[in-house]
Amino acid sequence: MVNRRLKLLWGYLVPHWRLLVAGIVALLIVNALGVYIPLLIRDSIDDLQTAFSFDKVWRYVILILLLSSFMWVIRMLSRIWIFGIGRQVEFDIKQRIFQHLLTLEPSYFATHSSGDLINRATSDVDNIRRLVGFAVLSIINTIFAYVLTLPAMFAIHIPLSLLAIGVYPVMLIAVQLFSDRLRTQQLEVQEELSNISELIQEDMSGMALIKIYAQEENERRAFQFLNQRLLKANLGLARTRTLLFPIIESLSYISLLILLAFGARIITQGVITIGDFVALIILVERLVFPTALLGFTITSYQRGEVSIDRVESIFQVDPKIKDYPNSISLPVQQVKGEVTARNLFYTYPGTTTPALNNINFTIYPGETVAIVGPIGCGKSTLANTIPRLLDIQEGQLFLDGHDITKIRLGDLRAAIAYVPQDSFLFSTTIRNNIRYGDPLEEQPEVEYVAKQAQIHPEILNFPQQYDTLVGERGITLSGGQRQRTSLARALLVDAPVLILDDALSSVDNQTATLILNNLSTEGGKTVIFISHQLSAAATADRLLVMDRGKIVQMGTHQELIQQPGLYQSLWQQHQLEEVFT
Ligand SMILES: Nc1ncnc2c1ncn2[C@@H]1O[C@H](COP(=O)(O)OP(=O)(O)OP(=O)(O)O)[C@@H](O)[C@H]1O
Repeated sequence: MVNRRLKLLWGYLVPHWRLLVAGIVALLIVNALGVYIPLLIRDSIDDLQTAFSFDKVWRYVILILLLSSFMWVIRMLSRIWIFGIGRQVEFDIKQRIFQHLLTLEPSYFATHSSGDLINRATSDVDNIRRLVGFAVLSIINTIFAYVLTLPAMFAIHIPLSLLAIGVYPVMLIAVQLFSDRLRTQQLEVQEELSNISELIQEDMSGMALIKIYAQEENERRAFQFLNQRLLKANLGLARTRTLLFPIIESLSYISLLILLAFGARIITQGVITIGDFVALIILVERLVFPTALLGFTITSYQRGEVSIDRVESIFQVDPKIKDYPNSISLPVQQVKGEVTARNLFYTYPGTTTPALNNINFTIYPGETVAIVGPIGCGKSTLANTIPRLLDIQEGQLFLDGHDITKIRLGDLRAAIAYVPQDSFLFSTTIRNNIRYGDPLEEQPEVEYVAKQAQIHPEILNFPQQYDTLVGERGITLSGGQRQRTSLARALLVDAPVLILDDALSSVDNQTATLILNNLSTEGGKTVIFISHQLSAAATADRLLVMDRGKIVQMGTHQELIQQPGLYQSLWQQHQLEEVFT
């Protein structure tokens, strides 16, 4: 497991090996200088003790200043390079996640919360960035610091050096314990923050409901409760943070005191010089930062490990709906638009009752077919199978006689324009929403389809007409306007097969019928539309009547109202409703 994660980590780093090598060399130089400068100070002290002159003092001062400045520049570069790798890796992983998510089928997103996916693509990737930036820098730096500093210290006096760094393991453990606590408390703060923002978001969108039910006081109390929890979590985090740094400082003073206590005696015995002693103090101090950092690194490594698993588990999900190895190409110009189902079954994963149960039909090119039936009978499921939004078995659905699972997905979807039940619009202009399927289409084409969808006159009344922004920072469209904009978007791609899944439910009967009449008379498209509006459905060339996953009747409106059966009773019910409304 650990090996696998290290391999993955290495895999993230490999594309940026040049930066990594540059960073490692820079850290080596920094640490070598970090050891050399104290030794230079030692030599200067000892030298000045034997023969003092201001000339010499200046020479040493200038040399040390130059070396320190050079070290500072190289240290900056090492940080820029190594933290830069972290940022690059963050960029790469985010690209890969988004690219991979685009290959997955809609059902994946129905079963995975978007909040969780966003968290993985942000917080978890952030943890990995820290791991490859901060942790790599800290580990390499700590190794170099100890490997170069310890021999220099031991060369001066081994027992005194060991005594001075004796408290460092305690420092390491303290930092690790604290950073563990810091991590838990940070998570708590994040959780409380997201709880509170969820409540604000929900209350802002449900404000009308709060007022109608006079729940302001309850909502205020709910907010206060969450706000108090956030305050508590924030205070806890602040306490841990303020405690940790004095502890590190005290431990480093203890090591200094040990040096002073034992060092003074050794100097008087003539075992080491004053210069040696000063160098030892500086060298011991040099190890404080890398040691403390190592403690943080261990925690950030643990956190990064969990994040690597969470991110990699996204990549392990294979797209279920993809091109078969020998899939055929079917250019859209060649598609006539005949859709055939032969013994089509579909059962949703995790359920036992088939949502589609032995469906058989042929819809001919240019035909307009309405699919009607009670709520939950399988109409949308059937509509979703045709463009392969659901993973159906081969040999059950055909477009122009070709098994749809064998047609290249890109070709299949280019041949089918689909307007789903939920008419989703992007937060951009109306024009861009309409030409989403072909962003280069010109205004006359956009207007043409808007007219076909009976939305053009309303768009002209919007503040910036086709340039009006929709959604978050733009205007809010009515349900019917959204549906007709989505329809215009589907019409623009000019596919031979058009599927409307209850896509005109918020449009009045008269307009819906007008739109459908236009569609069936123009262009020879095959139109399959699902509708609860029976008066609109009645205008179709043929109707498929569904009940509990099966097609129970098929025929023209005139034929079906003559036959006793589901359609006749639905129609009678519809007529009664018409009389009473
Ligand atoms: N993702 C899913 N997972 C499991 N079952 C589902 C899923 N989507 C739909 N179903 C079930 O499949 C059946 C058919 O649903 P479908 O949405 O196709 O019905 P519908 O006829 O389009 O309904 P409506 O008229 O309300 O739109 C229903 O029993 C529904 O509960």
